[in-house]
Amino acid sequence: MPKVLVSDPIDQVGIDILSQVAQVDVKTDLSPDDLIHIIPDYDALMIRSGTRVTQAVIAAGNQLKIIGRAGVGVDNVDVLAATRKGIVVVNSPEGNTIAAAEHTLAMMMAMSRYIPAANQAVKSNKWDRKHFTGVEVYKKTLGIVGLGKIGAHVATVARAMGMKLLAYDPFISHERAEQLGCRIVEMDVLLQQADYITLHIPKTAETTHLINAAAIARMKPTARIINCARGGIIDEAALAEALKEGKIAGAALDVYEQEPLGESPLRSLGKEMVMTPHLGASTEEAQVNVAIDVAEQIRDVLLGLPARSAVNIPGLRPDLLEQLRPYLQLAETLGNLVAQLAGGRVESLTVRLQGELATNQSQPIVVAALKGLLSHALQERVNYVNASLEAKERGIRVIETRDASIKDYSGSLHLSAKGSLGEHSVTGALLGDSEIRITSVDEFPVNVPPNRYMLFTLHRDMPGIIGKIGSLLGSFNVNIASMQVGRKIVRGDAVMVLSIDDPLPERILEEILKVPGIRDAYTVTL
Ligand SMILES: NC(=O)C1=CN([C@@H]2O[C@H](COP(=O)(O)OP(=O)(O)OC[C@H]3O[C@@H](n4cnc5c(N)ncnc54)[C@H](O)[C@@H]3O)[C@@H](O)[C@H]2O)C=CC1
Ligand SMILES: O=C(O)CCC(=O)C(=O)O
Repeated sequence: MPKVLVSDPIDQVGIDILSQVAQVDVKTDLSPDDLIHIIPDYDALMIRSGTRVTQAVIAAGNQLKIIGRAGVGVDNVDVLAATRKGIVVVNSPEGNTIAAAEHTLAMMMAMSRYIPAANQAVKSNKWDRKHFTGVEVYKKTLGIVGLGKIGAHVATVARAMGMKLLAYDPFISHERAEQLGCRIVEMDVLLQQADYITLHIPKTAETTHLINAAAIARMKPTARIINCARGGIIDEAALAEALKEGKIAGAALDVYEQEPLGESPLRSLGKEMVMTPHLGASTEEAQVNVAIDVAEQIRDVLLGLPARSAVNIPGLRPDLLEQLRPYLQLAETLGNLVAQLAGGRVESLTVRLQGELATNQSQPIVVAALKGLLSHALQERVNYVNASLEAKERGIRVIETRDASIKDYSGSLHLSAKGSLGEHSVTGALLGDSEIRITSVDEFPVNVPPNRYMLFTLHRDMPGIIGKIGSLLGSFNVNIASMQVGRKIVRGDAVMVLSIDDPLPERILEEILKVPGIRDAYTVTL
């Protein structure tokens, strides 16, 4: 019988499901060393946010087939290490949406009426009414950063409470925002106009310290901020300082840069600071939802069936998956690339299967392209199962075409996306069985393998321009791994594709665009 380790508190309903097919050991409060020591015995691991599944845990888990996260965020799992080792990682993308949204709304109200401090005062035998005069949320402006599942539910309820709604989410269509009664604005406008700001975004390199001293300085002195998403999106030191100096009126936090929260200047703040210990998902209902959702997937995978909400592999039939795997990887890479060329707010994606590929089942390839397209915005939350739904909810129109008459390579894939930076297209093919090649960019022929860091330019084909770009990158200490130019006619328009060894400094684009002959330039991270 397979063995499942449950290393965080999980609702009994999940344990019951797992017990149908496995021996289940519940061992919470394991130290990292204890976990590494016992993990070699287990086929599956079920966790919440308390257990850190590091590379070392994964390396030790020689029998591990699946890691189930009873919740949304998988930032406590080294997904890359698991993927490399062929371990499926599953989560519950929707099981705690309502719980987290309701916690956010509860935090907003508690902060507005000083409920935690007033409660504490009454319990300490004080009857102080003057000190706790609060503010109403009615007719106030709520700025929602991240209009995904939780942000959308917060919007729906806040609208019913008479709040005006602004949203910042570069990956959501204006149409979807309108349906929710939100006006999409730039982050700076949201910071300046909102009375309340609530964060519902993943923690990524881009969102880390999104709310820092500079952002806080843009906010109204009466503004209040809520973070029930992830610790580290707010710079806690800057927030504590701002609250102490009265630069903003309040904050409510459920998540922290370090959990459990250690020594922190936030602890000594007064009634304006409301804190909970990562309770967003802690409702009876959500815990039942996520336990069922994840336990069922672990059971299925242990029985050799696909998982419905895998974070790191497609939920397809294994034989089909094996056959399509290189093309899925191609589609995902091209989707990710074209999304970055087209800019954040993609309105439409056209997927064209060409040559021999046109005879294949197209749906998984389209899904893989969408997964790549959305991966920049949604990170590991987008998977092969939810990619189409996520695209639909974002108002992205998907057009699927085939052209068997195009005979380049042994089949190729052409993606074209329309976004905030206009319409852009890429083509790719497989060299041999699985080596990916980008074979055109904006219809200019090239032949380059994808690279983690890339730079694309559209320019006028003229003497000296390549040298100028090379020298410019050199002056920024940027090392070029390879460079290729694609053109249709001599001295006409052309594209340059550079593979770079390190991330490009942000201001380099401005400098590149100043080079005579350069029309456009894009940095891409794959
Ligand atoms: N406190 C708690 O216990 C819980 C916290 N969470 C956290 O809440 C957050 C939101 O979860 P969901 O709504 O389920 O996720 P979601 O994936 O449905 O929505 C996230 C949204 O953020 C947007 N986004 C991504 N990068 C952005 C950026 N740089 N700027 C603005 N918007 C950006 C995406 O387009 C997407 O619409 C996650 O961080 C999740 O881990 C979720 C459940 C419970
Ligand atoms: O398991 C928990 O209580 C945390 C939930 C959470 O943060 C998430 O689902 O992302």
